[in-house]
Amino acid sequence: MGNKFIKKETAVVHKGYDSSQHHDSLSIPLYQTSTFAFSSAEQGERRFAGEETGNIYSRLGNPTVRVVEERMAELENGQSALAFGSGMAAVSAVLIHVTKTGDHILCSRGIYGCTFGLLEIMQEKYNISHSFNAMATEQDIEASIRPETVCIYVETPINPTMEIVDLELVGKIAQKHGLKLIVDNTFSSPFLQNPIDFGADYVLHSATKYINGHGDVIAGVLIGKDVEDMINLRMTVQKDFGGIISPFDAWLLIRGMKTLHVRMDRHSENAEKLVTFLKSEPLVKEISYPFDPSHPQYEIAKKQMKAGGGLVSFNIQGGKEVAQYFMNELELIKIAVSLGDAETLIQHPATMTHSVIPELEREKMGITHSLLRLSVGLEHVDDLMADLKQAFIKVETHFAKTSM
Ligand code: MET
Repeated sequence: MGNKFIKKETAVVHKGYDSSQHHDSLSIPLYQTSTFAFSSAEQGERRFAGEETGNIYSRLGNPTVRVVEERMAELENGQSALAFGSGMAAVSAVLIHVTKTGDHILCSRGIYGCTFGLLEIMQEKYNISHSFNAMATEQDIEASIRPETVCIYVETPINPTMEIVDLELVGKIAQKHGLKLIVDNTFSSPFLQNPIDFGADYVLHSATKYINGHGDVIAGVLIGKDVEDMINLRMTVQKDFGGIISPFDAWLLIRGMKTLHVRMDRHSENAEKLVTFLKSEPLVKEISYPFDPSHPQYEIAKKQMKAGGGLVSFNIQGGKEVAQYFMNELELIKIAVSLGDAETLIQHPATMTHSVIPELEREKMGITHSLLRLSVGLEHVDDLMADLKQAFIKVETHFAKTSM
């Protein structure tokens, strides 16, 4: 059956690797090398000239890295993928690739803090502007498209509010206006959502999160649907800006990815149970989880996602002081930015992941000081509930004394 697989669960374990070509090693070898020795000067010349395929130098490609790229392209229904040294390296590479001075980028109303920072740099240094749109209706989106708009950039679910962008709607509009659609699919992983199926031209991931899943790698992946375009990207922006992944980190990603589908099932299952628990908590105001019927875009989420994933956001009664007190009282759940790990993590976006965004902008995105983001891990859900419960009780007791 070679390397043709019907199911992605099989491809993520086997694709792009033939053990008979590697001394029968079951585990994919780590090519921890910066460069590759040519058999002759002429061979080196031919490889640089593109007349012969083969390895040259790890910034231009590496066999261990290539396995990650092949597997990610398959999982996202793309044609080609490039691995990077961080999610932000993938974001910056694709935005630099599709824009030039004077262009405009139309973004979803909420985006990750460092993506916001990158857009500010692009504006200041290269006169590449951006604006935000709630992406709710066709008229509203079309009203924000300018003559100089070249691409639509969205996250869905949006970090950290868990708002959903209707990919079918945005995909249709992008196509109608000849705009590239770029989707940050980090929160869903390719096992829950495939934006290329809805018309996206590029999908990217902070592979630091679910793709790796073990909290020990910083990495990014960009998937495209046009092979020639991706070769061009590899040989220009990726090669010359140089934001590549290390072979060792790629090797760790391969190891993590093998269980991605299994982990996503458990993350989603645990998150759904925690949402039910959080609803019964008097200190919790609003909960945002895509697969909960109370979510404003529940129907859209059901249309484009296979499950709700592991991220849950909620507002706690009171502001920053209560939110921080609550986090400090957690015993099992770690206070940390990042997500998608085996460990359950909590963070306060207004002062952490999204703190670089000016307060007014942040509030327009729905990121208030009472908002907490929970990345539900793989522990037994009863232990997670018990930890949250005891922290809520401590908040109640403490603030009852100081009349909350
Ligand atoms: C440097 S803040 C960190 C990162 C990560 N992208 C998150 O949303 O948690």
